Amino acid sequence: MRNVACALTIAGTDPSGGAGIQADLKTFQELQTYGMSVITSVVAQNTTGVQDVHHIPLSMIQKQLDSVINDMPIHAFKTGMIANIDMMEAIKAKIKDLHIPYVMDPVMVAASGDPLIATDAQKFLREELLPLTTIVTPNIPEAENITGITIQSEEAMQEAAKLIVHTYGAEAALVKGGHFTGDAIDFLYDGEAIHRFQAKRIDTTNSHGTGCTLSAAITAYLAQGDSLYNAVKQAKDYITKAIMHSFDLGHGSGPTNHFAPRMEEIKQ
Ligand SMILES: Nc1ncnc2c1ncn2[C@@H]1O[C@H](COP(=O)(O)OP(=O)(O)OP(=O)(O)O)[C@@H](O)[C@H]1O
Ligand SMILES: Cc1ncc(CO)c(N)n1
Repeated sequence: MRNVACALTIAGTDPSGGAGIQADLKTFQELQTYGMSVITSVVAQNTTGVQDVHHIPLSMIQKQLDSVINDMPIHAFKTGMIANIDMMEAIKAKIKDLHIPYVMDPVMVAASGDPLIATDAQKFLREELLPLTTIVTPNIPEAENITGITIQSEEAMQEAAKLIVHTYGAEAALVKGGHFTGDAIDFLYDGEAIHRFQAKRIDTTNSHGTGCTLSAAITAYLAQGDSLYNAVKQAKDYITKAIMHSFDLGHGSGPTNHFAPRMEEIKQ
């Protein structure tokens, strides 16, 4: 029996603590999962946008991966920002034989609109990394980018989720409706059925790192041995509460609140 669930995130950083590696580790910790991280890029960013990016040398990304993989148990992992094809190739080589749940947040553009990965890397991500994933969690623009279809309805979200599974070989796709108006509706397609997750839209501009947090929560639940459906269901609940109780910090889109689910439990 596992004495602790262990999860790894491979992603970029956010010194303001709302997105990237920092959001992932906070989420793992909050969900009682032992968190580990491999940093791909150090990003100077905050709630207002991205100020600069420094890519970690390839050999150092490879060594970080070796350090973790050769020593630690990993029950599930996620990838976030992987800035270019060279990094993607190196990461692919290290993860392809892990045979544990792989959650991909196909990060392309920050919530502020700043690009986080090279344009030619999008093709590599689609064709080489997507087939390895247990679940990929695109927002609407990312789902449009991957599938080439325009998404303006719930039907189109479902069609995109199916295309991502059947055309690109992801095991499952969660197309997130955070960028729509109305309720926050996400669709999961697991190769067999479409599942709909609906939450009331919270009236807030504090959306910095919501995608990172949701995918990290899915990873934590999968590391704990939950089924894919249960992992997504609980992660949706987690992100909804974290947005509901988000912090008005910084001068732009504030961060979500990782203590919120626990605070609610305590109050009940
Ligand atoms: N205002 C909101 N109220 C409730 N839920 C929301 C809201 N905004 C986003 N969500 C939910 O948050 C999760 C993340 O979705 P979103 O589309 O914001 O991801 P993203 O764009 O990848 O995030 P990021 O800002 O990190 O790039 C989804 O479950 C989505 O439905
Ligand atoms: C490092 C990083 N990954 C992902 C996002 C998307 O929210 C971000 N802003 N920064």
